[in-house]
Amino acid sequence: MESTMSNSVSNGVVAEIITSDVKKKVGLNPRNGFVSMGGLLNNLKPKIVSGDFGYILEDVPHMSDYIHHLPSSTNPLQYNPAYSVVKQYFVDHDDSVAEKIVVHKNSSRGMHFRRAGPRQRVYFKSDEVRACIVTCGGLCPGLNTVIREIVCGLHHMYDVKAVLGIVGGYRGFYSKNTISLTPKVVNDIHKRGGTILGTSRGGHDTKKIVDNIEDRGINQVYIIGGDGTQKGAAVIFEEIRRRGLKVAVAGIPKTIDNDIPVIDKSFGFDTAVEEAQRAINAAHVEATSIENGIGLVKLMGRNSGFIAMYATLASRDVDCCLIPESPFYLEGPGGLFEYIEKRLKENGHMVIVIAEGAGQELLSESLHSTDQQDASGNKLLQDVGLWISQRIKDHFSKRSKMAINLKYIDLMYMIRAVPGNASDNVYCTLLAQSAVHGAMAGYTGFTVGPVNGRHAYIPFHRIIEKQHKVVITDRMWARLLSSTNQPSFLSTKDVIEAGKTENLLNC
Ligand SMILES: Nc1ncnc2c1ncn2[C@@H]1O[C@H](COP(=O)(O)OP(=O)(O)OP(=O)(O)O)[C@@H](O)[C@H]1O
Ligand SMILES: O=P(O)(O)OC[C@H]1O[C@](O)(CO)[C@@H](O)[C@@H]1O
Ligand SMILES: [Mg+2]
Repeated sequence: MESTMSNSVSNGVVAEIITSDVKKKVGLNPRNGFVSMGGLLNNLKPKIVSGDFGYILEDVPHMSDYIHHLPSSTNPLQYNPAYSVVKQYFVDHDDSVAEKIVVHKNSSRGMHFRRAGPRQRVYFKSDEVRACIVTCGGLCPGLNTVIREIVCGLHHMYDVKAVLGIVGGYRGFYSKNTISLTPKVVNDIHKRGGTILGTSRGGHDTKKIVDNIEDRGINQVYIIGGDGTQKGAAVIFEEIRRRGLKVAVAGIPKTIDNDIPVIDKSFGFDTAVEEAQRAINAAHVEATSIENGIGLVKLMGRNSGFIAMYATLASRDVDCCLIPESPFYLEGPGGLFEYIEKRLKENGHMVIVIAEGAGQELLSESLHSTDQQDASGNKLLQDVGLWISQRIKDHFSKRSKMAINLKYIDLMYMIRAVPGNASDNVYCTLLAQSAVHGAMAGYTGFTVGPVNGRHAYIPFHRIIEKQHKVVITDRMWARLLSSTNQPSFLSTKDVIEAGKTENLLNC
């Protein structure tokens, strides 16, 4: 077994010798050591530090990696009356968060990320900071809370006064005026849904964005958005590093679908699940009030069915949950129609929850398949809710003698336009503060997020290399199946395939 060596570790500067074994383990191209992102090789060379018993730290970049003799100063937080009393307020330079916490007696210590939080030394003077915040991609409950807490965190913890809001997503950097964000301006915004800055898809022009960052004298960039946004943030960071600018780039992961890997869950997800309960309840009331009533609720979830799965588990009124990860079929033994008939005969009603990305392969078979994309290149999905409603109605009117009453509730946008709930608001505060502490401490090219309950700084490439999906051979999906009693719709071949995917995801 080859070993790894870290030559020096000081102030986040790591010179590393990484063997091909470790390169493979951390997802690098074994020949050149570069990160492989979506088939593209880029120049992001991960900072790997190894320790005893198979300990690996996948560190995040620091501005001092490419700007030499970068001055630092004592963290002003230690003079802040609110924080100065906290014992061990500063995070130890060596603190890290384990990626996997279920281990065996003889297993190696495995992969770790740098623990988030305030550091003893900062690399920006308060009056030198000119920060900006941008929100990109779809809406998500809690966006305004993150904006609020970045502004207030910078202001109250680090006495930073200059914070700009970039309007309308990435393209706003070069096509719109900025707005000035102060604690007063953002005071109430967490009570509102959406984002006060506006958002957009597409329009990511790296050169124009970084030119604009330079022209405006911005030196901290806070980027809130999903997987696409974090890919955009990674290339902005690379360009900034290429130009040698003293600019920290921090990503805050946002996705209502909970499809971002590594982190425990994304903000807004809990609120969305809670919001879905009201619609599932309405569907249940409708279904139980009429003979052979079927309540069908469509929820968001383009490639990942977490919202549908958790909303189903939370509600207990759902008889069938259909998600993108679990293929299903309509006709014949073991199919959806047979199950609906059985359920209606048993209970006289049923509730179906469907994620927007479920059954897309069935839709393309029966409808004219379109390959349309949104401005960011995401595939535009056909409306599976309308389609399946019609198929169920057709089936029961033509082929079965059972008269059904189907009510379709399309909840898509209802669950994401609301403000964050209490727990999401607290979560958003931690994310925002972690991002602020990281940027002030000179870290850059990172995303913040909880890993096994502890907030960590995660290199961009780990967030964007794959999507987090429901694993249908996992215990959570089994819990769902046993709660709804729906058929798994899986053949042995499907189970083997799902197992292979899971192994790939875990390796
Ligand atoms: N590979 C990429 N490189 C650079 N920019 C990208 C990339 N992918 C997406 N972006 C940019 O990121 C922004 C948001 O992307 P997208 O619309 O896919 O939403 P998202 O961040 O994935 O959020 P969500 O999917 O949760 O709505 C867009 O402005 C888009 O141009
Ligand atoms: O906002 P748009 O462009 O309609 O996109 C909707 C998509 O955004 C998401 O909410 C992700 O942010 C998906 O669940 C959904 O498919
Ligand atoms: Mg996305």
